[in-house]
Amino acid sequence: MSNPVKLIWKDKEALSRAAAYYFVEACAKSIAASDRFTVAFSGGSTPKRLFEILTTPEFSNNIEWKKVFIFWSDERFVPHTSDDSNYKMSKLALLDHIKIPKKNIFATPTKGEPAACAAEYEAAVKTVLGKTASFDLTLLGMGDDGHTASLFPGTTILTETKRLVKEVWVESKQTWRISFTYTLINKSKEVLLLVGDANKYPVLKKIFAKNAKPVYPVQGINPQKGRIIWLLDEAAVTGK
Ligand SMILES: O=C1O[C@H](COP(=O)(O)O)[C@@H](O)[C@H](O)[C@H]1O
Repeated sequence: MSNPVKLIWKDKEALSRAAAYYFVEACAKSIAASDRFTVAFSGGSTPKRLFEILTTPEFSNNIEWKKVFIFWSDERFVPHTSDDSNYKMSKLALLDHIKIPKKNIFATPTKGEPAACAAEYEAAVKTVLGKTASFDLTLLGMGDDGHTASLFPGTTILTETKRLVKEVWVESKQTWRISFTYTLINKSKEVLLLVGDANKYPVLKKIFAKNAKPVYPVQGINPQKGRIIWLLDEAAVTGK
């Protein structure tokens, strides 16, 4: 990882507010430059609070939602109505509360075969983003095993170089997932990694150590032309 920016916040609430300010800024910058904002959401517990904060007038009134185009950097292979669905979490926390055209929301398909759904989602990414396939902003989290998106340790997707989106069998969870690959994530103009909670400390300690060895999937996030910003809370960096 090349010189990432690391910002440490008191707790998850402060981290989430910082992410919301960052979201508004990135959105305004992209709309000024290209008249739209393409963003990939992540799942997990950390972004939920960010999504809730984005619905408040303080933030929502400063976002031109009709110019925002939303994808998901990973999804569990479950129906969109399942409590495990990253789409459902985002819908309940954010999408149901904002005025965004339905055509701007690109939920990951999860009906049928995982491989066909991944190919369909990759085609949607290419259609909306064009040749560059470069998101304006990619939001990511990190699991306590060092996974990010659904790039889990020991999975075949880690060595995928041609595809932008791929299905992946996650043995540790006994489930299929659909995930952006490194190739797609690392084309992003900005990557925001939101990591809160003490259970992330053992992995963070290792990856930010001097001469850290590349062991965890999250260490492969390295946007070629973009910037990576870690938003961390004190619990994640101290373990307390
Ligand atoms: O399974 C997942 O977990 C990671 C990390 O989530 P968190 O709850 O520890 O913040 C998340 O980034 C990913 O999108 C999700 O599918």
